[in-house]
Order: sequence, then structure tokens, then C-alpha cells
Amino acid sequence: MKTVDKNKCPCNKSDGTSTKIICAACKQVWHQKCCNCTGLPAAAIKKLTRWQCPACYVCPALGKLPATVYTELRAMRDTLSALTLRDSINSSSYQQEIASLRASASSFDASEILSKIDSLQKEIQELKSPLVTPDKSEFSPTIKAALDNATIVPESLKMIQENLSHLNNRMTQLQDSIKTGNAASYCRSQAPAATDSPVLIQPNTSSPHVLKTQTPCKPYESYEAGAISQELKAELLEFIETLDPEFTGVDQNESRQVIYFGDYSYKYTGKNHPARPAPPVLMKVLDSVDPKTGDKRSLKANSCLITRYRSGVNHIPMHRDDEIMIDPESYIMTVSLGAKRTMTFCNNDDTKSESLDLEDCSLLVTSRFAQDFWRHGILPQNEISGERISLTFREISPHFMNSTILLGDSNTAKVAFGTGSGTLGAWVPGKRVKVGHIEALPDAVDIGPYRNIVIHTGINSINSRFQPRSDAYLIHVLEKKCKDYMTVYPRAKIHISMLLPTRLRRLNHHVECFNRAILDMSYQYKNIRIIDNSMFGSFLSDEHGRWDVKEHKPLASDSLHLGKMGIRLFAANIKTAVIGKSKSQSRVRFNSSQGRYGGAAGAAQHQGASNPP
Ligand SMILES: O=C(O)CCC(=O)C(=O)O
Ligand SMILES: [Fe+2]
Repeated sequence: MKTVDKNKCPCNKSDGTSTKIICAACKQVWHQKCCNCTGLPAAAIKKLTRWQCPACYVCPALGKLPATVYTELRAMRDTLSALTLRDSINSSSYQQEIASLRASASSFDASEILSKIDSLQKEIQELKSPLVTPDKSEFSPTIKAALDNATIVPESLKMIQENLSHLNNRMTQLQDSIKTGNAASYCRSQAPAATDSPVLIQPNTSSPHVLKTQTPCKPYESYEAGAISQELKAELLEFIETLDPEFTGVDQNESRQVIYFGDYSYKYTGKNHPARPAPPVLMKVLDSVDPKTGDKRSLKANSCLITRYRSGVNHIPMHRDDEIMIDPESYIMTVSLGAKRTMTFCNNDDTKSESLDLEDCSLLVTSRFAQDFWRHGILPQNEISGERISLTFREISPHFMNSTILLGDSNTAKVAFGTGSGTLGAWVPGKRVKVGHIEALPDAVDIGPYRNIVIHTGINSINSRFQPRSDAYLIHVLEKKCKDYMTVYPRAKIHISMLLPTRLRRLNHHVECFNRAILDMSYQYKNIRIIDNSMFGSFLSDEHGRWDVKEHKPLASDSLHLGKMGIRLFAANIKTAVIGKSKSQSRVRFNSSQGRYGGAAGAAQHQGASNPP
């Protein structure tokens, strides 16, 4: 790299007549006329304390690219457009432009620009070759004369014109990629790092994705012996006795027997158990126990499965209570009556196991969350002759088939869950987690067993003035997170909501590129779907801009947020995607020859273990 004498104008000539200006960013001295400041009086120049030279100044509209590099690129593209055929054959003007671009690029250490220029140069060489190849000595004198006089061979002209327009497109792409992507890494004046040398962050796409098996929680929340009084136990047993003829065996050997009460019908072990109101005595159990989870949701339950184990031979194999109708945020409470039986717990990769004796009148509290990381069962204990009855209370509703976690930026802040006006309604229960940018997406184990994971974040990742990440890196992070989510929750559908258009023209171009990259990435995975938000462009006008609640009028100045009407439609879009039965877009790309999709690692891992037989 050249060493520059900062006390001398880059023109390297002495000029006693021109006033000198110092760049506030790089401290380089410039002649007034060399940096296009002619006409300013010396007194005004002295006041320019925040002035930046063309090498440092970054145009806010174009962003991320020092003015000199942008000017060089634009000049080069303009030259290419204006090139005559003869110019293209000689291509000396190309070479000059490339040389000057190379000089300016090298001072920014922009290795990518340099390599792209090299490939452009190769193209120019190829472009020239069809015109220089004919060996005129092989032609007859008449044709030779005609060729000498001809400025052009029609086929060659067509080809050259095609090549030129291709080259022109390449130049535009080069500009775009510099502007939108890696240029952020070249941009010295805006990089947050103290160092002057730019750091190019390269995604590691070579290594296969491996998410280590994780066990982020205990197998159960709490266990309390003697949680049920003797009086309540007697009352319960009396009630259960009246049900005796109604118990149904779960398999041909009538291993264990069950009976179900609940607000909604429940599919368990392949049988449909119809809704049946729970009698007061069962409600009394819920009122009398204290689950000690410190979480008021743990008291919520609208169903009770009564299971009878006639003796130690009766058992329940290892399984998970992970039916899709169970509230993903709920707790599962089991009251035991009668003979002591041992519950066994195993984590996903069988590296950890625990056992717990479930005593008469005890209360065991587990969470729905833990089910994805632990299996449990009551294995045969032939030596036990006594009967055991368990009452398992769960929060069940068909609505939870659409349970949704929304990982979203500020545009999702007004998308409300729950019932009532302006909410996503009873059929899309769930919660929103604030995720301001892609790198803040939570770890898979922190998400929970939702059926739908909606991701709406990224505008801040690509908009930030100090954004040191390239698009490739951000897409890599997004893809990695999605893969983690798919590995830990293979039954979840991931919906990536496309970035919304903004009122900033420069940013919209970037939004389009980024959305295309998201789409490309999503095609590889069966469980990823796309929520298309392109129609929101028409809701960015002032009338529909962000709503000023205090003034009760639109905030015309906001360029990034949807207004009242926009939010309503945006929420409807999410709701349709979550409830809709539409197939994932990736199905279009299903590779029938290989018979599989590229992603959804570990999809088969949990399925066999769900639902006890
Ligand atoms: O009987 C018990 O304590 C366990 C029952 C159980 O795990 C189930 O029904 O899913
Ligand atoms: Fe269970």
C-alpha cells in the first residue's frame, strides 16, 4: 500500500495560490481546487472544521461507499455505456478506468473489488478476441479489401453489443454488491472497530451443521410427598370407584386403563377421548395443591386423565407428553394415589437419567417445555402387587395447534396476542419476543415448544449505520438459527416474514436484495415458509404511516414503521400464514430424483418417541 504524505495535496504538486483544506476525518491536506472547493473565500474555508475529503466522505443516500470509489465506478459504467465499437476493440479507455479504479481500490485494501476487476479484465480480453482472430491472409483479395474497409462485422457487432450489455450489468451488480454487502467492511470511517484495517467477516459455510444435544432444564419442576390430604384421597377414590366400568385399556393386554375428563376432546394413545366436564372433586384437587413453581400459570388446567395401574405389571413406556394440543407454556401436574411406583426420566441422547418414586398422595409437576428434552415412563415393577391411580392435569385446547412465538422487531410490537379487538385471536395463541436484529435471535432452547416460529427481523441489521456485517453473514446467521430451531423442534413450522418495504429508496433496494437472499435460503428447507410482505409498499404513504397515539394522527416523518392500517394487515398476513394450510414454498423445489429436501436435520429424531403406545 502507498504511503501518503498527509501534509501534501494528493495531486503532489505545489500550488502557492490555492488555499489548503484539511480533512476532518483523515487529516489529509487538499488544495482548494483539487477537491472542488473553488469559489469559497479563505475565511469560509477556515470555518470548515467538519469537512471531509472525497476519500472519506460517504454519501448518506448511497451509503457505505467513499465518494471517490463511487465516482470511479460510476465513471466506469458511464464510459462502458458510451463506448463506441472502436473504443471497445482498443479498450484503452477501459484499461485506464480499471487502472484508476484499481489504484483507488488498493488504497482501501478492497481485495474483493480487485478480484472482480481482474475477472472483468478477463472478460474484456474475451470480448476482444472474436475481432482479432480472423487471419486476413487466408481471405481472397476482394474480401480482404472489404474487411479492411469495413468498420464492423454484423455478427461480431451483435456479439460485442451483447457482451457489452452483459459487462454493464456486471458493473451494476458489482456496484450493488459493494454498496449493499461487503462494502460495509471496507468502510473505514464508519467501522466501529478502533483498528484502521477493515475486517471482512466470512461465514463458515464449509463445516456441516451440528447442534450438540442440549438438556437445558430439569426433568421436572417439583415433587411433593403428602400434597393431598387423606380426606381428599378418600373422596377421590370413592369417585373413581363409581367410574369403574368406564375405564378403557390402552392396548389389547389392557396394560393400564384410562378415563378422561376435559373441556375439549383429546386424542391419546390413538384413541379419541371426547370432551367431558370434570366433576367438582377433580377441581377440588387443583384448588388444594400448591405446585410451588412460582408461576401462576402452573395452576391452569382444563383436563384430567385418570390412569389405573392394577399392579406392577401395568406400566407406561418411555414417552413425552408433547401432544400438539397442550399449551406450550403450561405445566403438567400428576397426583399419585396408592402403590408407590418409580418414574424414570431420560434425556434426548440418553446421557442423563433420573428416577423418582411417586408416593401415595404426592404431587409431581413437570412442564410442557421439559418434554422436548426429557422422556419419562413408569416401567414394569413385577414385584409390586398393589394398585396405583394417577391423575394427570393438563391445559389442553385445539387452539394450541396453532401456537405461535413471534420473534420480531418494532413493527411487530403492535401485533397483539390473545382475544379481543386488534389481536390475533383465540386460534393463534402465543407470545411475542422482541428481537431487534438478526444476531439477537434467541437460542433454540430458549424458544419453547411452539408449533409456529415466526421471524420478522432484519431491517435494523441491514439499516444500521455502523453495521459491520455483510448480507451473506446475516443470512448465514439466520439460516443457522433456523437450523437450530428445526433440530430442537422438528415439528415446528418456521415462517420467515420478509423485510417490509420502507420509505427510503436506498434502503428499499437493499431490502429487495435481502429478501431475495432469504427466499433463496428458504428453498432448501421443508419446514421454512415465507411470509410475503411485498404488498405493504402501498401502505407506506403518509396517510398510513406510523400512528402518533398522543396526537392521534400519522407520523409523516417515520420511514420504517407501518401505521394503524398497515399493522392490521400485517397481523392478518401472519395469521393467514400460521393458520393456513398452504404448503411450504420449498415443496416447489423438492428434489424428486433424490427424494428429499436439503434441510430439516434431525426431523425423525423425536417423532418415534412421542405419544406413549
Ligand atoms: O401415571 C403417571 O404418573 C404417568 C402418566 C403419564 O405419563 C401419561 O399419561 O402421559
Ligand atoms: Fe406422560
